[in-house]
Parts: sequence; structure tokens; C-alpha cells
Amino acid sequence: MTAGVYKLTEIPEHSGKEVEPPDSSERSSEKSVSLELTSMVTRDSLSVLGLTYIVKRWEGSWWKGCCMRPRMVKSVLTNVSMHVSSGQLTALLGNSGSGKTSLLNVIANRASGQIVGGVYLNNTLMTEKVFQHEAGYVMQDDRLIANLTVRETLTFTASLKFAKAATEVITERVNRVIGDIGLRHVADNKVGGLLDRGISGGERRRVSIAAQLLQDPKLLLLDEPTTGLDSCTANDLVANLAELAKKRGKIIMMTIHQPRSEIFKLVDQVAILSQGELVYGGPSVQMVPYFTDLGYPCPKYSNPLDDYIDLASIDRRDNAVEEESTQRVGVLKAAFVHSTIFRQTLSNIHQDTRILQTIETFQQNAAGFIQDPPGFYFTFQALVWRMTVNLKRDRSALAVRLFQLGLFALFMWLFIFRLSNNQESIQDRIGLFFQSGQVSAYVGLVNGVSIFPPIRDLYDREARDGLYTFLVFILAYFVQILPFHFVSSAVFSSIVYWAIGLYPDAKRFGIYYSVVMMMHYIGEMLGVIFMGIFKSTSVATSVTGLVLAISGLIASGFLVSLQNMLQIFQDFSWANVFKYSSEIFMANEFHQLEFSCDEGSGMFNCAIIHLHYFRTIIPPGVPCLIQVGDDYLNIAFPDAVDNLSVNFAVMAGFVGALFITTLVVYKIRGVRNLH
Ligand SMILES: Nc1ncnc2c1ncn2[C@@H]1O[C@H](COP(=O)(O)OP(=O)(O)OP(=O)(O)O)[C@@H](O)[C@H]1O
Repeated sequence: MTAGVYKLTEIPEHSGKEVEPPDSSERSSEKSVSLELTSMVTRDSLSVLGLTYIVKRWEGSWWKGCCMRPRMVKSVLTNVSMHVSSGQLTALLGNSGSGKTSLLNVIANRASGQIVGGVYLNNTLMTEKVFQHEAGYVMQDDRLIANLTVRETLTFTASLKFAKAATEVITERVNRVIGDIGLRHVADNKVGGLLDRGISGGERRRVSIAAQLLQDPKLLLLDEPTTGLDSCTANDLVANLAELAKKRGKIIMMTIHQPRSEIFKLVDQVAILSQGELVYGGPSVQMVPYFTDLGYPCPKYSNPLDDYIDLASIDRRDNAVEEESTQRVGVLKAAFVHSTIFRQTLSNIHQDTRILQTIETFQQNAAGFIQDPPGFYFTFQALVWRMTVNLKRDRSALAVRLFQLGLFALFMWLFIFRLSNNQESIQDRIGLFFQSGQVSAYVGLVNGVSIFPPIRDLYDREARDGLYTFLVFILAYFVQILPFHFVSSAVFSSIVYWAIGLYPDAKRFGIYYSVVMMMHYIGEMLGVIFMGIFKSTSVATSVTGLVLAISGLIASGFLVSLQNMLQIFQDFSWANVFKYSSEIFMANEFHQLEFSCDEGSGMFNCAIIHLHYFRTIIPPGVPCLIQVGDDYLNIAFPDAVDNLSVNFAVMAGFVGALFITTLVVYKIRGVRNLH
């Protein structure tokens, strides 16, 4: 590699001529062997030409009385030019904030700011599609499914990447990558997570790398692959990457923090960034002589990488040293622009990008089954399979999903034990139905919060890699959770309905169960929606919890009857699912249910009901007003019996509307960049 700063005005003219595409017979023969190691026989190169990356920063602060306003204030990268070839391992170095990750993001088409200059893989402009087809990006955090084995993880990714390939081909590819990256000894071990120990941190990192190697990319980017690993494991990993670059002819570029001197011997190329500009970019063997010529020899026994990163850093301890180090870095940047290494960079870039290939030609040349995206149904099935297997193997999560709601029902049973039909039981029933709606929705939310966030983060990574879209992801998630909701709602409903003793009728039980099930599902849907809106899971959980609590308070009619609420709350209740669930619960239970009339307690209970709901004075001499449940319905939930089917339909409509809302939210949200 050679690297350097290239003035934008000096960007070479391209002839615009295209490379002749191979004829169709050639392409079809390529198709059958498209898993062969093409990168071994061709020389590939990555050219970064005059790259400048500018981001908008929020400025100002509301507490100082001014509004936050975006301003184009920061140039994260300035005129960076690099040229690297296949077979080489490149280390991107620099102090914190020097722009290493940003450079990888720009190369990978994942940066969101304004970009000037170009990135080319061979002679093709790097677009998102080209990157997805020809390159892999291993981000800092390993996003893996804890309960799959290493082999299952890779087979799943391979089956989405090569949807049209035969099983043997996928197996062969997975085995080869497992061998290449040194995972053979843990191939059938569970990946594990934070709580459930599986393979080691270094091995997890290798699984993330292996997932990117499956499609045999020409270019592999890694953001701090050694972070969090002990020095021995880190060295092993870098040695493995260096070997991979040479053996498989790949361009491998990694950012690295605090590189040890052993790593220096393993890398072929070094690029040192300072404040977004290169102070050196070239062969590792030329680095020490280069800086020595500039008057900065590397002291004996010190690590040259550490030494020159320090040299290229701005020291901000006090004004004097800051000024001195800023001047020094300025001189280093300028010196590099005038170096022979830099001139060689420009010459190499010019050579490789002289005749640009259009994206269309690239796609024709690259046609093979790797490019064919898997069908919607295939991806849907694969995602449902993975989510289900993951949950089934996590016994505690599975138990929580299936029985948390039932456990609550058990407490309700212990608390109420058995309902009678006296006047006091009216109040008990109201409380029971209030809880039935609230708790089922809330537990749905809690279940989603414990399971959805890691799956969503994985979706971000895999969607970025072009494996599937938000539509199939959301659909798969909502379908996959359905059986668990059926079971947990059934456990809850059975305990509440039969043990506590609601209206003894199978059809009415079915109605109660359906409403509980829908509320449980709606709770989780709301959680998924808010986890799409807010980055932070805890904020999303709090907001969803608040929305559920307030909705239940305002619209259920259990705390204050709808007729006695302010008009604005009455209007709001029409758009609130608790209004409909409450009406169904009440009509389902109270219709034709007879209540006994014991004078003393009846008077007392009726007084409570009257004061609470109707704010009227009890007529003297009336022992109790509610003799049949319909008496109560007529006053507190009029039309609830007549509207039973309509209310059901409205609730189903809510489920549909929330599904569409989820799709809209995730469409707008897009795919988030992860670290
Ligand atoms: N989208 C963005 N909006 C605002 N500032 C940004 C954005 N992207 C990068 N930056 C800023 O650019 C600088 C370089 O960031 P980057 O993450 O590339 O540095 P780095 O060298 O990878 O740092 P580290 O080694 O600490 O990860 C930082 O000051 C960062 O805050």
C-alpha cells in the first residue's frame, strides 16, 4: 500500500471506457464454480482517492437559552488517499478520535455525512451493492445468537447468502471458513452470551469474522478486532488475519488500539491518522526509515507503532504543549504529501482506476448465485427457525415466556381465591378485569424487552450486509412469538377463569381467552414499536409501560366510568384498545349473571358502586341495585352486549394497525449503524 493526501483538483480524469463483459457462456460456467477462490488468481486493489468526510454537529444548548442547531463544523477525514492490494494486512492507527472508524465506515458506504472523493475496489466505484457483494465489515461488537452453535450460526448466514446453493456446497464453505479462522475445536459449541458462558471472547470475535468470510470477500474491514482480548489472543488473531490475507489473497484492513510490537511484524502496511489526515501510509518496513529521515528515529527497544502514534497525537495537557504538538503534526502531514511513498500511492491509484467499470458491467461480471437474493418465504422460514431454536434452548427465557403470565394468575387466585355472586363480588370482578387487561399487555411488553433487543441488533448487522429487509424481519418476529402467546395466555386464562370462578360457560371462556391473548400480543407489539423509535431499550420500556398504564387508567372505564370523564378523555378512549377489551370482559361476564342480595353488605357495596360510578344518592329503601349483571352494564357499559362482535373486530383492527405501524416505524428507522 501507499497512501497520502491528494488535492481534489488533481483527481485524474477517467476515460469512462468500460471493460468488456464476459460473454454469457462464460458467465454461466462461472456460475457453477462461483464458490471457487477467484481472489487467489487475480490481483485486487482498494483505492481511496482524495477522501474528505464532513459531518454536521449539533451546537448550542437549550439551557443557555438558545436552540440546538446543526452546523457543518467538523471535517472528520480530510483528503485521505490510500492504495492497498490483495494479500496485504493493513493496520489503521491513530489516537482516539483520529478518524479510523470513520474511514472504515466511509469505505463501507455506511457513513452518513457529506463525502467528497471516491473509493474504488479495483476499477469499480464502491457502492453499497458492490460492498455487499465483494466485501465484509466486522464491527467492534459481536452480534451473535447466544444459543446457536458456531456451526449453526455460520450455516444460517451461509444459507441466506447462498440461497440457491446445494446443502453440500454450503457445508463445504462453512467447514472451510471454520478451518481458515481456527474454530474447528469449538465448531459445535454454543456461542453463549453475557450470562450463559459459551465460547471465549476471542473465539466469538472469530465467529464474527468467519460470518463475513463466508462469501469469500475480496476486501475485509475490521474495526478494532483485538479490543477486549488479552495480548496473546490478540496476537493469534492478527497472525491468523495476516495468514488469511496471504493464503486467500484478500485485502484486510483493521483499526487497532494500542498495538503491541509483535503485531508490527505481522502487518504489511501501516496508515497513521491524526485529526482525520494521514501522517504516514505505506509499507510497514518503510515506516521507521521514513520517520528517521524526518528526524524522528525510533528509540531502541521501543515499539515503533506506539512511538509514531504518540508522535502523531496532539497533546492537550496545556496550551504550550498543545501548540507545540499541533505544529509538529502539521509538519508531519505536509511532509507526507511531498514524500515518494505518497507519489507512489497516486501513481498506483491512477493505474488501477484509469478505466472505470460501470456498476451495470460489474453486476454482469459478478453474476453468480451469490448475488441472487433468497426468496421472501425462504428468509422468513429461516428467521422463524433461528428465533425459535434460540428461545427453545434458553430454558429460563422460555419458561418466562410461557409461564410468567400464568404465575401472575396464580397470585390473583391466591388473593381472590373464589368469587361469589354477592354484591361485593361486583367490585372483585371489576378489579379482576382491570388486571386481566393491564397485566396481560404489560407482561407481553416485558417478554419482548427481554428477547427483542439482541435480535433487533442482529437485524441491523444482517440487513446492512444485505441478507434481508425489515419487512421479513418484523413479520418473522411477530409470527414466531404467536405460539408462545397462545400458550401463556391459555395458562393465565384457565387459572383466572376456572379457578377464580367466572361465568361457567366454555364459549365465554373462549371470549375471555381471546381478549387476554390479544392484549398480551398488543403489549409486545407496542414494545417492539417503541424499541424501534428509541435507541435505548430502557427508555423504550419506560415509555411503553407509561403508555399502557395511562391508557388503562383513562379508557378501561374501571377506575372512573367513561361517562363521568372529561370530554377530551372520552374522545381519546375511542382510539384506545382498553375501552374495547373492558367492554368485552364486562359484557362477557355480567350479561345474565345473577347477584344475590344480602341487605347489609349489598347496601354498602351499592353505595361504593354508586358513589364511584354514578355519583348519585342511593334511594332509601332500596336494598341493592344490581340484581342481574345487566343492571350494572346498562348504567356503566351501555351497549357492551350488543357491541360484543364489533368490539372484537375493533380489537383485531388494533392488532392489524399496530402491525402496520411497526412496519412504518422500522421503515423510517432504517438500519442503524452499530459499533
Ligand atoms: N456522524 C458523526 N457526527 C459527529 N461527529 C462524528 C461523526 N462521526 C465521527 N465523528 C467524530 O469524528 C471523530 C473521529 O471519530 P472516529 O470514531 O472515526 O475516531 P476513531 O479514530 O475511530 O476513535 P476511537 O479509536 O476512539 O474509536 C470523533 O471526534 C467523532 O466524534
